Amino acid sequence: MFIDNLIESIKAKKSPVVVGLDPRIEKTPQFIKDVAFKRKGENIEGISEALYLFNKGIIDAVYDVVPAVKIQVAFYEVYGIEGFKAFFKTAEYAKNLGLMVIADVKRGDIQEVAKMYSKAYLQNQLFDAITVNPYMGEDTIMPYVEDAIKYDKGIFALVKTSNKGSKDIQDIKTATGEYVYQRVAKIINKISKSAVGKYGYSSIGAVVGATYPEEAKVLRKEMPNCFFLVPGYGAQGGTVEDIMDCFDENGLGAIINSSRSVIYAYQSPYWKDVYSEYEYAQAARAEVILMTGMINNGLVKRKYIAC
Ligand SMILES: O=C(O)c1cc(=O)[nH]c(=O)n1[C@@H]1O[C@H](COP(=O)(O)O)[C@@H](O)[C@H]1O
Repeated sequence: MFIDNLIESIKAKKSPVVVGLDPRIEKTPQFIKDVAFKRKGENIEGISEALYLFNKGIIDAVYDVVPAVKIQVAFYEVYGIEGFKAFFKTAEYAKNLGLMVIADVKRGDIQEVAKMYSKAYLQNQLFDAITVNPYMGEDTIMPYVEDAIKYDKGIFALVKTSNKGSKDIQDIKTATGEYVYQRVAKIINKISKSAVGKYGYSSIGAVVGATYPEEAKVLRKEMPNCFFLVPGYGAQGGTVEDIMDCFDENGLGAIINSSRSVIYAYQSPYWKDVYSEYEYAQAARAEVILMTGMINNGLVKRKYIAC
């Protein structure tokens, strides 16, 4: 079952960190671009190759210390077919090294269309889970739920997103006095009961932003079966303290994503004097280990069990 495998991988690696592979060509080290452009030309093919080589370096450096990677499709889709090749090759490379792969595709749409998105990602052996957007209603996410159960996969449904504007719609009060995100949480929590594994968590999880700790605290109680995918840590301002309420006292309940802060750690004020751009992958590893240590310390301080 997806969620049991994820939890076992978190325990084995002693880390709840997910590395976000959201590569930008303008931030890719020159030596990688040189290799890629020489191989494929200074064009879309060369750019896609550079993104893949960049990801490969990161994956090689972190695969033994994190349970999963999250690959945000927009960074590949922007380069068309060649970009998609880099997306799938990255997923394959990560999978072959034992990582769980979350395709961050945030799909929605009417059932007939959702079935096709679901087939594209959840029926593809390269992906263990996807992000979905439930804001079109319960019926629109059922195809993903059915496939998740049938093919042992996972979904993370947007509930309270990390961006500033998430309040515009998600924080509107409904006639019954609850916020819109709480209504969505209720729907996801209800559905999650159909896929609960041996640790009490479901393969139907929720996305809850690190930037909204108060909301996360409420949601942890309202969605007891839902594992949280927590983006917004690091570059968006989320801190260790902010994410603590996403966990339960067993140190489970959440995986924390960080994309820019990890993959571009070599450019950060903290690491830039330690690692050169040639060592970008070692910097990512150092950042992930630091992040894991800080989260585990935070859990211990709360008298929770560390991962
Ligand atoms: O679903 C997501 O992963 C997601 C939801 C959300 O509310 N906020 C959010 O930032 N994300 C994703 O998390 C990643 C955040 O990237 P960094 O800010 O660079 O760590 C991106 O891939 C976003 O698409």
